[in-house]
Amino acid sequence: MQWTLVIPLKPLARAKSRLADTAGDGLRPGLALAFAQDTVAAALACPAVRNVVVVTDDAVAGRELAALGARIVPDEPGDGLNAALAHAAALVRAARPHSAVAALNADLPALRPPELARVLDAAAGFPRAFLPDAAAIGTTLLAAAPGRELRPAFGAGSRARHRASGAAELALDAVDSVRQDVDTGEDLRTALALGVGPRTAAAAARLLIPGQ
Ligand SMILES: Nc1nc2c(ncn2[C@@H]2O[C@H](COP(=O)(O)OP(=O)(O)OP(=O)(O)O)[C@@H](O)[C@H]2O)c(=O)[nH]1
Ligand SMILES: C=C(OP(=O)(O)O)C(=O)O
Repeated sequence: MQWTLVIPLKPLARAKSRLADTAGDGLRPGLALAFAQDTVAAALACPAVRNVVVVTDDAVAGRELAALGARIVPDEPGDGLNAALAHAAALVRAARPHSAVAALNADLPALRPPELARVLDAAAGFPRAFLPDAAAIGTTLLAAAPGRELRPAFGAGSRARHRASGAAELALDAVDSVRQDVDTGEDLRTALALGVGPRTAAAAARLLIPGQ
């Protein structure tokens, strides 16, 4: 099965606010963009991925991510993350009704294409499925097989909501790169230890993180 991935991205100036201690206002937008670039590039390199749709109103990010091969759609209806994901999934299905669709966070700078392929292949066995984040509190990927609505419930504590919604929780070994979202400085250190993509490596080098 081949998937369309929907990747949401806030305007860069507001993104990654929990990294304020690690990256000041001058560096944080570039870091958020680097995470998204490495996430999108790895997703597009995954054989289980047909195409990537980025939902963003950020003009700079839209241009850079389109250059990597993503389709950019505006953040509509302007009612937050889950409404934007549901709207983008509906656009995908309007164009291709039998698409398998998955939402993926934009902050997975260590993402490895073979690990993403294993997650998507496992998700294909269920009507809806999700992968908990590394902290086991949130979600990094929510998948809907052809003919199933995505019904996203991302945000703080989304693992419990996705589980309660009936989505299957994927319990897979060795998919750390798909689970390692970066919200805090500690998350960034963990991602750097896993091995991040080239744009994040360059952006992180400007932060002078101890131990790098
Ligand atoms: N298009 C769109 N994406 C969003 C929106 N809110 C959050 N996101 C994206 O959804 C994912 C998870 O978002 P959050 O953890 O809430 O935000 P963040 O910018 O990653 O981090 P914080 O500012 O520290 O909360 C990230 O990829 C965000 O860029 C929204 O309203 N619209
Ligand atoms: C949006 C989510 O991520 P975060 O941990 O970045 O809030 C989530 O886990 O659903």
